[in-house]
Amino acid sequence: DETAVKESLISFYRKLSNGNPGSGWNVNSSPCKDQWEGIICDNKTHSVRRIDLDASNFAGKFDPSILCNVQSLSSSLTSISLNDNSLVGENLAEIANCKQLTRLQIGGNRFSGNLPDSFSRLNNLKRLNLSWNNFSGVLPDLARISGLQELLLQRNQLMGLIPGFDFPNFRQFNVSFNNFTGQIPNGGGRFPVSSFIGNPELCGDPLPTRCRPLALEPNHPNIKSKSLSGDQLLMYSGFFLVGLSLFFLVFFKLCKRKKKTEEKMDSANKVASADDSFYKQTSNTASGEPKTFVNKSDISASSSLIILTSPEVNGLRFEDLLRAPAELLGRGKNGTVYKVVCEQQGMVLAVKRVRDWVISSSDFRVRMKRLDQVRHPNVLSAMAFYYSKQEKLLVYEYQQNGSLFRLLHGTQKSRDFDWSTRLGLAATITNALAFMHQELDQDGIAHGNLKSSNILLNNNMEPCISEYGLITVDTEDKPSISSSRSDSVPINAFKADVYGLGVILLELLTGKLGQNNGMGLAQWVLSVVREEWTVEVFDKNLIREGASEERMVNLLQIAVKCVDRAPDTRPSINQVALMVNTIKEEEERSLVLET
Ligand SMILES: Nc1ncnc2c1ncn2[C@@H]1O[C@H](COP(=O)(O)OP(=O)(O)OP(=O)(O)O)[C@@H](O)[C@H]1O
Repeated sequence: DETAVKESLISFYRKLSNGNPGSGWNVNSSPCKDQWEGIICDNKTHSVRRIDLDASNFAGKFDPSILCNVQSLSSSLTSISLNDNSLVGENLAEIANCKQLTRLQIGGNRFSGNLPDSFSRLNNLKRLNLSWNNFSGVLPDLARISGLQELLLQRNQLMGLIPGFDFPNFRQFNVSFNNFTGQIPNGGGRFPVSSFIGNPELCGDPLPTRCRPLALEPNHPNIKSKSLSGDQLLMYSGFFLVGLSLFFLVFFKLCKRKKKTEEKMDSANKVASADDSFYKQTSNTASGEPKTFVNKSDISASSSLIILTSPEVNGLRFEDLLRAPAELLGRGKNGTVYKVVCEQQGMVLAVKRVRDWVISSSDFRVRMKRLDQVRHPNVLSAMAFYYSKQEKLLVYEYQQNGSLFRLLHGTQKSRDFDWSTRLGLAATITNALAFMHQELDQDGIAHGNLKSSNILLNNNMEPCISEYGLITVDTEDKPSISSSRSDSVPINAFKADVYGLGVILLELLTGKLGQNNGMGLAQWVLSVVREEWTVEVFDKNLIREGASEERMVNLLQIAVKCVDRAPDTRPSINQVALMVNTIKEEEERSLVLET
């Protein structure tokens, strides 16, 4: 039934494209042997495995019934990917007949309405991306799909409770900017706040909004009408009292902090240079308005574009953010970072103000949307973005444990920063970077400025790569900001990240500072290694600790390859990941043997 397969693929394509035939898609050729564009087949059986038609400018309809009701096609099809088109849906419920699907990706389209219950019958599904659409209503019971590893639902209008997913199984999870309500189920706390933000009625770990004890919410759907037992009443009143005292404690702390922040605000403003017209303090006006950091005219400028699907993030409006007291955290060559405390919403944010970024609003939007779609637990995603001609702001969750740079070179060096922690950190950063490179390779979006001050430590002291994709690299030693078009991105951008990673590895091994794009450190290490005094390069603390010299030398060799002057000679990030992970496994094996 190759004819049936061909016919259904062709009519599927016509529906997507509003009647245009796909290039090379015709009944006289074969989808597998003639390699129809967007079709990927099994090499041995010559059956269609994947349909990959992301960003193909489709503005028609996605009608899965055309594919899934043809048995010879649905029995082999494992992946449908139609991200970033302008599609609407038809007969979506029929998707359940494509039982072999492990991947369904239809993010960044114009789908709307309820998600059919039949989605929950896709038992083999591993990755589901429905983000950046207009889906509404409650979720089908997706928690029954036991193998699900990735669920991206952000930027829709979905509502109701989040089902009790098997979170430990998940690699990626994002439900931000919907209308979900109630408590985040157990285990959700392993994902960052940015995975849940933008659902004003959602509460619990990792969000700063605590959930009220159920007993205090008479209309909560989870409350059965039966009356509470004496024990339960005692327990809930206990919760209530603890909650109340916590509230007062936090309230008093916030009041104190506000005072401090205002003091810091003054000094921060002194540091800000004259060109810092955005976050500036205007004096008390005659009308008695409070001190603010920003001129009203800056916000209401008609060219402003605030990219938030919902106008509120946990009750925080962008205007509030811009007016909140800001403390200067640091000024790098690409811009300035402020810590902003939004007390009312209980949120602490880091706002990056990127300097001199020449990028059109549509390129900016496309780039940010793409970056938002690619999530990794060890990469910090921006929670919101702001674009105007003069200003580009990115809002991140503030990471109170600081950066790897501070951990390595700060005044309060941690005594626990031993070899196995450093090796674990190296592996986590490398794996996260490898994931991002793989996912964003087609888009040409590399990190662009990888260094230890852009590796932040989250609440669990796990490293998170921050500021991914804010700049691109023109030449080896001259990073600069440019547009998001993949055709203007030099291939070197990815190799420049490998160089940046190499310098981070050297910093971890030597404990020394990687200044001046790490050139000084790289040259010093190379000269010492050339003289065959290799052991001299390692951090004295590592030697004292008795860390395995063999494994340190192995990691050093990887780092040296990464900082090779010729970009083409540097290994790919996947090769680096393989090598670093091998060293880490050896270390783990040796620890097991020791105990
Ligand atoms: N989300 C965040 N939470 C906490 N600290 C942050 C956050 N983002 C940045 N920082 C810190 O703010 C400081 C300034 O950051 P910034 O990125 O401007 O400087 P940089 O990394 O030295 O230079 P560059 O502009 O080249 O990236 C750094 O110490 C950085 O670690």
